[in-house]
Amino acid sequence: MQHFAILISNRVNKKELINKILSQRIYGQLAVFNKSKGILFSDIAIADFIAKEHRYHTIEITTSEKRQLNTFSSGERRKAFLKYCLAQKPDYIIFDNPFDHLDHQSRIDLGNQLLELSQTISIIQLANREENMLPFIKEKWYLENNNLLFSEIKKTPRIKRATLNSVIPSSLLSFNQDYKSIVKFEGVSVSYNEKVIVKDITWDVKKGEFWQLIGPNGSGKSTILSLITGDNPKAYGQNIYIFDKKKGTGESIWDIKSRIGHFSTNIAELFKRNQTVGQMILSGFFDSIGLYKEPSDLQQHKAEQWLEIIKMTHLKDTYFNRLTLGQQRLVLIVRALVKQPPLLILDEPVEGLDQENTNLVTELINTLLEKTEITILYVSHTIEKSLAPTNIFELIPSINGSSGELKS
Ligand SMILES: Nc1ncnc2c1ncn2[C@@H]1O[C@H](COP(=O)(O)OP(=O)(O)OP(=O)(O)O)[C@@H](O)[C@H]1O
Repeated sequence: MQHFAILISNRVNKKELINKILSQRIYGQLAVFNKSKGILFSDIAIADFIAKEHRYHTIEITTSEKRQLNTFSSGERRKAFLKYCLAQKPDYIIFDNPFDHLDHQSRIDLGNQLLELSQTISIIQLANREENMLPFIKEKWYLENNNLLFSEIKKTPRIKRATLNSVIPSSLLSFNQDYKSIVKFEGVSVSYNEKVIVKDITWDVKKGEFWQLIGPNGSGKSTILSLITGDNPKAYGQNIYIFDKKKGTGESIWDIKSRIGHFSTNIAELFKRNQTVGQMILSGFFDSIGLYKEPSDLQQHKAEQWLEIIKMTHLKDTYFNRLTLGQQRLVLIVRALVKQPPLLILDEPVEGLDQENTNLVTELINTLLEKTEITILYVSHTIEKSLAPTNIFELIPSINGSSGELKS
C-alpha cells in the first residue's frame, strides 16, 4: 500500500488538485493513482452532500437516526461521512484535513482507525498544518503553490511570522458599549426530539472578555451559539439576555445581528452567488452573506483597509468562489470583523488554515483585544499557543444533556 501525506499551503488551489487526482489526470509522484478509484473525505465533499439533501429533500447518508446531515454536529457529520466513504470500497481515500472539527478523543480514535485502514486502502492525506500529518505515513511532501511541484519535507518548511500589514482601522459604527452583560444565560435548556442537548446552562459574558467555549463533539457548542445569534427559535421563552435585552421582548433578529460579527465554517456553504472578495467583506456591514445593498464610500474604504491587513488587496475584484478554501475562510473572518461589533463569535476560525494564515488570524484577534473593547467568543477543540482566553466555558455531556462549567 502506498500512502502520501502532503503539507499544503493555503495558496494552493486544493479543489483543482483534488479534481486532478480523482479524474486520474495527476502527474508527478501521485500519478501512481491514475488507474485507481478514489474518494474524497473533506469539508467540501460533506458540504456537497448537505446541498444535495437540501435540494432534493433526501437523506443521502443513512445513520441510525434518519435525519439530514446538516442537523448533525460537525464532528458527527465527519464520523458518518467516513463510514459512507468506506462503504464505497475505494482503492484510495483523499483525506483533506481529516482531524478538523474533531475533539481530542475522536482525533486519537481517527488516527488509530486510519492506521488500521492503511493496511487495506491507500491514503493521500492533505494537511494544512505539519503537526497534523499522520505519523505512520513515510512519504511526506510539501506543496507551496499551484505548480504542483511537490518537494520532499526534510525539515519543517519555514513559516513567515505574522505581522499585520497596517494598523486596525477605526470603527465606522458606534455601539452603546454600556452593557451590564454581553450574553447572559440563566438555566437555559434545549432539546431536539425529546433528547436533551444542553441542560440548565448559566453563563455570564461581560464586556471585553475573551471566552473559549469547549466541549466534545455533539455537546452543544453550536446550539449555544445559535441561541445567541438568533438563528434558533428554541431561544424564545428562555432566560437569555443578549446586550441586556431578554430574548423575545421585542428586539428584531436584525437588531441583534447588527451588533454581532459571526464567523463559522458553515457560512461559506450558505453563499451561492458569484460575488467578489470586496463585496463579500462589505456584506459584513449589512449582516448578509453577499452584498445586496449599495455600500457607502466610507464602507468601501474600510473594506480596502481590511484587505490590506490580510494581504489580499490584489484579490479585491476576484470572485469569492475562485479563492482557495483557506483564503475564503480569511475573507469570512474579516467579513465578521469589518463593522467592529461589540461581540465577535468565531466558531473554529483556524480550521483549514495553514500555519501562516493561522498566525495572521491569531495576531488579528490579539490586536483587537488589545486595541478595542470587543468581546470574543471563540469555539475550538484546541487553542493556539499564541492566544490566551481570559475565561473558558466547558460543556460536559451526560445522558441528561450537557451541563456547563467555568474552567479555570
Ligand atoms: N435540528 C436538529 N435535530 C436533531 N438533533 C440536532 C439538531 N441540531 C443539532 N442536533 C444535535 O444536537 C447535538 C449538539 O449539536 P451541536 O452542533 O450543538 O454540537 P457541537 O458541540 O457544536 O459539536 P461539534 O464539536 O461536533 O461541532 C448533536 O448531537 C446534534 O446531532
